[in-house]
Amino acid sequence: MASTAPPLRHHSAAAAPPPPTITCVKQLAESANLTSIIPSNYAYFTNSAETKASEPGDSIPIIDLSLLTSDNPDHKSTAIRDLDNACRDWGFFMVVNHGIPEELMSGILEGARDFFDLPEEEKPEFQPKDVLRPIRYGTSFNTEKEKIFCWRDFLKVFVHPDFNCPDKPESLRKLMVEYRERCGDVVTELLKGVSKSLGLDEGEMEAGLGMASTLQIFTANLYPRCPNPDAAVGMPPHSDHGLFTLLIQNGVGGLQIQHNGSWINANALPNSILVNTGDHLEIFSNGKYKSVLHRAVVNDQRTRISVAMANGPSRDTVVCPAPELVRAEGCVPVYVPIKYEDYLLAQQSNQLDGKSILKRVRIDED
Ligand SMILES: O=C(O)CCC(=O)C(=O)O
Ligand SMILES: [Fe+2]
Repeated sequence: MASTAPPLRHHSAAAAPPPPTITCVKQLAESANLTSIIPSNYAYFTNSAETKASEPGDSIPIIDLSLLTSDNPDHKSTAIRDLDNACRDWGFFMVVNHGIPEELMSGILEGARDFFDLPEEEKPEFQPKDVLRPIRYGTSFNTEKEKIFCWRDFLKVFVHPDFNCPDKPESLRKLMVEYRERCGDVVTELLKGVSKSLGLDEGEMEAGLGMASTLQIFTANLYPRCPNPDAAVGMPPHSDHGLFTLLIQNGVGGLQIQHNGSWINANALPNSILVNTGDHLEIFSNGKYKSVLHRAVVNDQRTRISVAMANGPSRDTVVCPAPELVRAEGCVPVYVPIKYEDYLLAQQSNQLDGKSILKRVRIDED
């Protein structure tokens, strides 16, 4: 029998074999020879029970933005109280009556799909290394650091204070300009509400965190159908770096949040925006509003697309627990000051690992 094994080579000290080329998971998922035994470097869960989460019933908090912006003081104070509870007890809520047109949200999701459907040569260069590039197309989260990859491709674009956008698909630019602005408006209102609920002046966060130059990062996530969804993960448990992340999806669920130690399916109300609190809200509020741990699971039925708009302070703002808050509550700051850009770099250059980056700036209270 003829041997198909490659000839043995004499190993000199010089050349290690090149690492296997990393392709996007879309190509992997579409390849004809993919079976339900997915490559071992995508096997994240060892037990199918680990992907399970409970249904939340209707208990996920809902914030009605039209009440938060209302001229009626009773409506407004009810909405601020709801926001306070949602940030304190969940770190997660759905926003309704947010004023972002439904066609704009569906246009953005279609634009994201059109981007991923482009031939590879028309997409920006596949980019694992430079994690703060303003336009970055890649797979997993950080393949430079990970042993097990996520079943996810992504397009990450810095859209504010400087607006960037991939050249193709051409329809995306106009949609992204408008969507980033509308998301910014929602975040402005949420920050006013949170400033009040923390006992600060309404404009305190906006001014103190340099929101005129807020860093907004648009991330489109593609989670192709996966033949073994109980083994792969879309995104492992993590918290987001910014203040608030606004998330929309193409009608296919997959986001799970951790609440009181259990995983809960974050089923979205039609036309709502899912919002999670990020690490910089936790730092600024001195731990009163904890960033929420969340993850994305995958399925074998439908491709999922989500678009997450991360909204942070300006890049050069040094964020620390709000001094007035610390003073008013008679407590000590439990996070060291850190420049937002430095935090972002640390988070993006590592693998996603729960709240490990936040732990580095937390001062242990004992
Ligand atoms: O796709 C999702 O549901 C979650 C995405 C996410 O957590 C992120 O982009 O940070
Ligand atoms: Fe996230």
